[in-house]
Amino acid sequence: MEEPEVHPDLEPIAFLLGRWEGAGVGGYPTIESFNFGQEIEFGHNGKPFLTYVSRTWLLDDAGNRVRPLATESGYWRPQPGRQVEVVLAHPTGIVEIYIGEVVFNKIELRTDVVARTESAKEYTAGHRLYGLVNGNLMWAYEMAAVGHPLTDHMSAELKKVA
Ligand code: HEM
Repeated sequence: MEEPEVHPDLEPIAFLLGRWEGAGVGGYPTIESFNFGQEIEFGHNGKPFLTYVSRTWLLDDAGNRVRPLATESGYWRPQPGRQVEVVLAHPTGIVEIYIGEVVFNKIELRTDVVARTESAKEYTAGHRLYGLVNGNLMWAYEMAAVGHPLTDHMSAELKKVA
């Protein structure tokens, strides 16, 4: 099968397409802060959504991968008026629906719906910022969880992998 063309509706978020790799810092009031490595892949199949997978690893002081941390996957669905809907699933028993806005190379997302399995940790809301800065993908994430209001949990800077 031929490589499909990028659907025109994807234009506002097409800058995300491809594989990204880099590192970031995580923390929360309830945990020690840590360094992590991350790979994100945004793909498409010609339809008007992006596929999304993120994988992360704990990094030691030398920058070596110690063990897997969070992974998440889902779909990014651009809507008219530079709006975007994002659905994400987590292996921790959480699913989230984000609604957001694309402003040039910046995307701001807020959770509209969060659902948890009975065994999942108490998590109630997320706020994410993604931006293209000097060709790198920067993102930052605040979450409301385990009794805390929206508070920084992660930020990272990723480079495009050729
Ligand atoms: C780059 C992405 C992320 C990384 C590397 C990461 C990593 C971590 C680590 C290492 C911990 C502490 C140990 C643990 O409880 O497993 C933690 C706690 C937690 N994370 Fe994340 N996380 C990420 C994204 C998320 C997302 C997207 C959510 C929600 C959907 C989330 C929700 C939580 C919760 C609820 C806790 C428990 C806090 C507590 O009980 O004190 N994390 N995360």
